[in-house]
Amino acid sequence: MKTPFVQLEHVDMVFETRRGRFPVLRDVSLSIAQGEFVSIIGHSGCGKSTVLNIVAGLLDISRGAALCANREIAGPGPERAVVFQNHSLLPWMTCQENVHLAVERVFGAKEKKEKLQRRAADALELVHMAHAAHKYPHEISGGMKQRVGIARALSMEPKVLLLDEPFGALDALTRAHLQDELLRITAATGSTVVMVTHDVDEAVLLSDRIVMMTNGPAATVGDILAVELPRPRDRLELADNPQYNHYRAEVLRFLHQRHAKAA
Ligand SMILES: Nc1ncnc2c1ncn2[C@@H]1O[C@H](COP(=O)(O)OP(=O)(O)OP(=O)(O)O)[C@@H](O)[C@H]1O
Repeated sequence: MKTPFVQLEHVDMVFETRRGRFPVLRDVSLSIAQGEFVSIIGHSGCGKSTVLNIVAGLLDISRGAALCANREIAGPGPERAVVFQNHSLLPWMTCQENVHLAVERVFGAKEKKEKLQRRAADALELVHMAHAAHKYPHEISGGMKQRVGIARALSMEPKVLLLDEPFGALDALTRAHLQDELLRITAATGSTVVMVTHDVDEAVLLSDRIVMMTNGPAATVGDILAVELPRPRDRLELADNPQYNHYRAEVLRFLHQRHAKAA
C-alpha cells in the first residue's frame, strides 16, 4: 500500500442521545492513499456519513485517531471539501458568486481579484457549467446544481474531496452523466476522493477500493474490495466485462448475504 494520506485508526464514535449512549462506529481502521478513490457502502443507517463527517472534521471521535497528511483532524478545513446529497448553494447568489465565495475564503488573503475570478470561472468550466455562471440556483436543474456544488468544492483545491451521496437525489440518466464527469475530473486533477454511496454500480465504476461496512450499531469495516479495472473506464464497455460483474457480485454478496439487513 502507498503512503497513507487519510488515516482512521481504531476509531470509535459514540453519540450521546436523550436515550443514552449510542455506539455508531466501533474500531474503524482505514488508510487511504493520495490520489485514491475510495467508496464507502453499507446498509442505511450503518454509519457511512458518520465516517465521512469524521474525516471532514465535523465530528469529534470518541476513541482512536483520525489523521490527514499525518496531522490530527481537529476541525473542518479547506483541504477537505465536502459535497452533500442536496446542493447547498446560496439562493441569492449566481453560480459564479457561489463558487467565488469559496475561492475567496481559501485564497482571498493572498491573491488578486482577477485571479480569484479566474479560479471560480475555471472551476465552473471543469464541470461544464461556464454557460450558467450568471444564473441563479433556481434557474438551473438539480443535476446542474450538483455540478456547481462539485465546482465549488474543487475550486478550493482540496487535498481530499468528500462526497456524501452526491448523486443520490438525481434521476438515473443525470446520475450516470455526472458519474462520467467525476471520472473525467478526478483523472484530470488526481484528487483523493472518499465517497459515500448506496449504489453498487456507482461504487464499482468509480472506485479504486470499496469499503463495505457491517450493520450498526457499532458498525465497522467488514471488508475492502480492491477494484482493479484499468482506467479510463467506460460504462458501456464495462457492462459486459466479466471482471466488472465479478466485483459487482462481490459487493452484492456482502450486502445481501453476509450482512443482510434484518427487515
Ligand atoms: N448527531 C447524532 N446524534 C445521534 N445519533 C446520530 C447522530 N448522527 C447520526 N446518528 C445515528 O447514527 C447512525 C448512523 O448514521 P449515519 O448517517 O452515519 O448512517 P448512514 O450509513 O450514512 O445512513 P444513510 O445511508 O441512511 O444515509 C444512525 O442510526 C443515526 O441515527
